[in-house]
Amino acid sequence: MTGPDLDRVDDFEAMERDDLEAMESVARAAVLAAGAELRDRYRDGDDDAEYGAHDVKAAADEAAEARMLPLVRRSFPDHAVFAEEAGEFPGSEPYRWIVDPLDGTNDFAAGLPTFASSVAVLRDGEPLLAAVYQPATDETYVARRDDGVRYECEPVTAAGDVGIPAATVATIVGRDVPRDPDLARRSDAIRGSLRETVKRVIPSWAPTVHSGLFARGRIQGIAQFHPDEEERAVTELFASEAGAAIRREGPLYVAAADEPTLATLWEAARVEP
Ligand SMILES: O=P(O)(O)OC[C@H]1O[C@](O)(COP(=O)(O)O)[C@@H](O)[C@@H]1O
Ligand SMILES: [Mg+2]
Repeated sequence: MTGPDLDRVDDFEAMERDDLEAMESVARAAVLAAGAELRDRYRDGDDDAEYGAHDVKAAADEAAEARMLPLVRRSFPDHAVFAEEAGEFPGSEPYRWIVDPLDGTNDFAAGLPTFASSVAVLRDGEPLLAAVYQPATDETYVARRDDGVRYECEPVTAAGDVGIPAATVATIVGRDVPRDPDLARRSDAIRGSLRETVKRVIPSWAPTVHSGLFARGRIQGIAQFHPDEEERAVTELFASEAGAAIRREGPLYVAAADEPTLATLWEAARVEP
């Protein structure tokens, strides 16, 4: 079999497409495999979790990662991987996988169904592909750069015109934020200011779940402050591929369904304590 002729742009693009198809299949399979583990444990009432100074870790985190990580490593041994439990695996390609077996560990441990397995793939540091599976509700999202977001295999967008007084916004902060008094004050100020602006603010403990709701127009905004890497790639790819209006300044990132909504949310979120 002859390989693609890389001097020909068409061949090169076809090869990239094929790679992407393969990566999407593996990303989907990985989140579904982890999700099956989480669903079984959730239904069994698994509440085995340790609350440390820096994090909560459920037994489910490790068990779910053990189902998904080998799939990724075996399929793309040359790609770099960061897995929330196992850590860093270096690679020689421009691709980096971010594997979060259980986004929403606190929710899972509390018996709330708001949790997901997620995978993001970056190329040269930029989000390229993301897959999210919510086991409790059996819902799947996939986003690809320049190719939109699909929810249950159908394209979706962040469009929606409920208006600011009826809007719901999810706030996302990284795990350092509550543990750093200055960052905590600022994030409290952001939430407080948004609360005075829109109908409802959801402090997200499962950012990929709320990013999915935003990407299909069910909630109207996302305000992200100092996010963790695992969730940031998914949130930002979902928002841009869902056609959202976006603004960023330093550690603050706000996405809304349209420009007028964004202007109002941005004004509220850039508050200083
Ligand atoms: O208090 P903890 O355990 O660090 O959890 C807070 C973290 O939980 C999250 O909501 C989700 O993180 P997980 O993927 O670890 O569940 C993060 O956004 C947040 O930083
Ligand atoms: Mg997470």
